[in-house]
Amino acid sequence: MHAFNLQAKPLSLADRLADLAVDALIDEADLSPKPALVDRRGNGAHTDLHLGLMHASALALWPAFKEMAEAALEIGEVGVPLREAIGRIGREGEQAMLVTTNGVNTHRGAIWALGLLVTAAALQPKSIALCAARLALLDDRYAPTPLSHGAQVAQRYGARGAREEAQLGFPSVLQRGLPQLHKSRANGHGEQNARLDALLAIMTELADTCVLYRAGEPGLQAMQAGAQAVLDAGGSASLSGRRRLHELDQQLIALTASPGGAADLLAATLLLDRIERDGIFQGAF
Ligand SMILES: CC(C)(COP(=O)(O)OP(=O)(O)OC[C@H]1O[C@@H](n2cnc3c(N)ncnc32)[C@H](O[C@H]2O[C@H](COP(=O)(O)OP(=O)(O)OP(=O)(O)O)[C@@H](O)[C@H]2O)[C@@H]1O)[C@@H](O)C(=O)NCCC(=O)NCCS
Ligand SMILES: Nc1ncnc2[nH]cnc12
Repeated sequence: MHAFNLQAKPLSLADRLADLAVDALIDEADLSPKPALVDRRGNGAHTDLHLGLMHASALALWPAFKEMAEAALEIGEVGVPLREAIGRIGREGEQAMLVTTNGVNTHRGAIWALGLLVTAAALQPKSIALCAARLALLDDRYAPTPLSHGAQVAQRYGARGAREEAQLGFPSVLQRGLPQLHKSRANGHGEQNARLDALLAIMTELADTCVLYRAGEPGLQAMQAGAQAVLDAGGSASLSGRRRLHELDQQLIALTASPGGAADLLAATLLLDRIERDGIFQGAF
């Protein structure tokens, strides 16, 4: 007689980290009302993106995040071999994203930020951002050097972009997003408002190359000052903050200034928050 083992196989660390990264991307996409970004209300400043596409793109990235965590566990140390392994996996992830979205760039910056953080979490759970920065500082011989939007904006305005944010250890996440998330939660603002406030805190200082590319320095100035005005008015949980948030949404949509980089860094904030709250590394924090 055959006995069937119906017990589910326990999830590996790499499985769990990939789950958390995809959850963070889906939570970011669903969060509403985000200024000029895709959310449950609509497409914000975008003509080629919608919520279903953001969800499909997030799910398509699960294998890449899992492979990055596995590469970290297998290689076991920060160095060029790991940097080049995750570079290759990241580029394959980008291809999977483009196939799923029919060529639309939904999560390029998120693959970079969350990919580095997932890799670092598998390797050094007690110092994730620092480890991610060390990886980002290494050169990948195989990385193509296209004249990306980020590179064009760097030439024109000398702006820090996604690469530098990672190389500095994600200051927008550690010094803006996470502290604001904790503060708004502690003030009893409710989870969705706390996440919106975290996004706004990131927007107050970020040199978002998506905004700079689409709307130049006036767009970036409108994003940063508008986000600060919402927080100064009491944040998204207050009536006057909500009014300011609505104004910011309208203003950024009129400028087609979508803060896609800030959205990625909110997802990075939510990932680190989830890693901490899920106790995935039990006692590592
Ligand atoms: C190192 C890379 C991140 C490449 O960086 P680079 O700046 O050269 O390239 P970009 O193509 O411009 O992509 C950077 C994306 O990063 C997000 N971002 C922007 N500013 C910041 C910032 N200050 N800090 C952090 N992150 C930032 C942003 O991504 C989001 O926006 C995208 C949507 O933008 P949108 O303008 O709507 O769409 P486009 O189609 O591009 O333009 P339009 O025609 O519509 O106007 C969306 O992707 C969001 O995620 C920037 O787009 C890295 O990508 C790289 O080197 N990859 C190679 C593989 C690799 O090594 N991977 C490592 C694995 S861990
Ligand atoms: N919600 C969102 N809307 C537009 N671009 C994004 N890039 C990452 N998340 C995004």
